[in-house]
Amino acid sequence: MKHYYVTAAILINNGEILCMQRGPSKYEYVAYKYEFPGGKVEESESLEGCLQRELKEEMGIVVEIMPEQFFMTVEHSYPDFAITMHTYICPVNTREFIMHEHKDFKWLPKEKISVLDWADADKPIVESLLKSEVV
Ligand SMILES: Nc1nc2c([nH]c(=O)n2[C@H]2C[C@H](O)[C@@H](COP(=O)(O)OP(=O)(O)OP(=O)(O)O)O2)c(=O)[nH]1
Repeated sequence: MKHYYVTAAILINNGEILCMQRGPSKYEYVAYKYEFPGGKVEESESLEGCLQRELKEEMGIVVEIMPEQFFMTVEHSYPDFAITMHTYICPVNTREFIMHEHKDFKWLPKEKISVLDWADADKPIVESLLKSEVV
């Protein structure tokens, strides 16, 4: 089975978390699910470098991601592939971005994010955020 390494950012502004909705996919189990922006790590790039590149490509935002912002890693197997996803907490001082790849987005306080239809890999992250003091 294919295994991908993925990074994702938990963007926080004014106490609310950015939840992004994926578009259509050949894998129905991730299509239209909510996720955190990010993507697959390419060869010879750091995790933080990957996330900076993905945020720029997907949303047109330029942010610096530091190793200290690491939040948690999730391992998840979908029917056709598996991922190791590293997440980072990323406070931002604006809500402006361009939605290049996603279908929709919502800024929500952590108490409300669990009502969304999250990709399965994201469910442990959503749970940890609820218990965490970072937001
Ligand atoms: N970015 C991101 N991907 C996630 C999350 N949860 C989750 O299951 N995934 C899965 C969906 C995708 O199969 C994979 C990430 O790949 P992607 O399609 O976002 O990455 P990419 O931008 O590099 O895409 P591509 O070049 O393969 O088209 O991880 C999440 O919260 N954020």
